[in-house]
Amino acid sequence: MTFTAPLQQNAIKIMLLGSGELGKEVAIEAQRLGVEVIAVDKYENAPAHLVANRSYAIDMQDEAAVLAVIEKEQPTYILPEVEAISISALFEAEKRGFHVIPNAEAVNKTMNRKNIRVFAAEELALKTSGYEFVTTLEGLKAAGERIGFPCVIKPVMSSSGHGQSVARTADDIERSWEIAKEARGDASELIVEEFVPFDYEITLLTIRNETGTVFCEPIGHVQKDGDFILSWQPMQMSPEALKKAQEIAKAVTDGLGGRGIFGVEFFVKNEDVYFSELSPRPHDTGMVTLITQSQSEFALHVRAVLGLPLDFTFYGAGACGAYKAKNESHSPVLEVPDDAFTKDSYVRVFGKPESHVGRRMAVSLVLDEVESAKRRATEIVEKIDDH
Ligand SMILES: Nc1ncnc2c1ncn2[C@@H]1O[C@H](COP(=O)(O)OP(=O)(O)OP(=O)(O)O)[C@@H](O)[C@H]1O
Ligand SMILES: NCC(=O)N[C@@H]1O[C@H](COP(=O)([O-])[O-])[C@@H](O)[C@H]1O
Ligand SMILES: [Mg+2]
Repeated sequence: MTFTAPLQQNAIKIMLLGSGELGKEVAIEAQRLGVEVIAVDKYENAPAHLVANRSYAIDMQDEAAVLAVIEKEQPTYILPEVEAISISALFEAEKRGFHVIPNAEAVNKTMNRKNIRVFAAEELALKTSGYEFVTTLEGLKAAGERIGFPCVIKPVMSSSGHGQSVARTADDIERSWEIAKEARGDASELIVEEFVPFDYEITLLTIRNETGTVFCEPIGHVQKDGDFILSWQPMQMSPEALKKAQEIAKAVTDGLGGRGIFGVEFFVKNEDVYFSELSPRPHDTGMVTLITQSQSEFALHVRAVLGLPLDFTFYGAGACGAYKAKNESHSPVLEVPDDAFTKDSYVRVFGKPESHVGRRMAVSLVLDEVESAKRRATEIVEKIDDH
């Protein structure tokens, strides 16, 4: 392909809508190919802003504000990086001839749990947990009884576990309602899911463009309160279960279409593979690929977007631990022990300008056999502190 230089009149431009830690790595990979990067988020000095050619802080739920920045910058590709973006702005941008990654309808389907669940379970007939959608407390109580306990309750639009809870008995329902209400903003609908007592869960990174579809090694992970704390690669799974997951990931991503990487999430119980949800962009659990692959999930996303070949090498097993802030600060300081930096381990600091309790601020990365990589990644995170 033909490459250009940033800031020139003919530059290839990527606009990130969302500029967190995942966008930061995408921006770095785009810069490595001479692609100009415009990073947008709702606050200033977001991680990807720090490595972009230009940055904007706007209300990304505001259609007019999003369209204004798109028209001003005329990006070659628009890459959604978070769920909370005006979807009507993406549809309108596409109508005006801009290239949304993977495409506006795929973003629409995946940003809302109702759309993707109905698409996967009812249109594609994939195996998922049982589910219902509700809009009232009474509806939630009734759905809880029908689905059975425990059940998982989530706002239809949320990520990283925000607003999510498990109701163990009918007595928990009101608490779950309150938790969801706190986090859900304007989205007034909830999904009630059957609790799947899975043996393990995975993210299957699936990358597609005109050159074909490729899969990364499956990523195992542990989540706490709906947010990942540890991920590793490869997750040991039976060839049958892996094949099923790949087939489902192919069916869903083909159904969505477009170029880019998808983080397809599954629960595995015995040989049963349940489709859970997917991100039409790099996945937080996929940060482990920063150390395990010659081309990380971020590099592969950029390659897919540009229409380049998707080949890469898997270096070997590794793990990634999430460091979450323990304090609130307007100029956060992370204390990372020097011994985290070795020949096969290191830490990536996102540079978020503010911390609050539970906010992901950095990750540890270790290249080692799975069990020791998991242990070491956890130990590093446990030794980090902030103030
Ligand atoms: N039906 C379920 N049964 C069992 N566990 C579940 C169920 N739904 C969610 N979980 C647990 O909660 C985690 C987060 O759920 P989910 O992926 O739906 O939330 P999310 O907010 O979209 O997270 P993210 O944006 O980080 O992917 C899952 O990875 C899993 O560990
Ligand atoms: N599970 C989705 C996910 O991990 N998204 C990542 O977190 C950022 C928001 O972080 P913040 O809430 O700390 O601003 C997003 O911008 C994205 O990089
Ligand atoms: Mg998830």
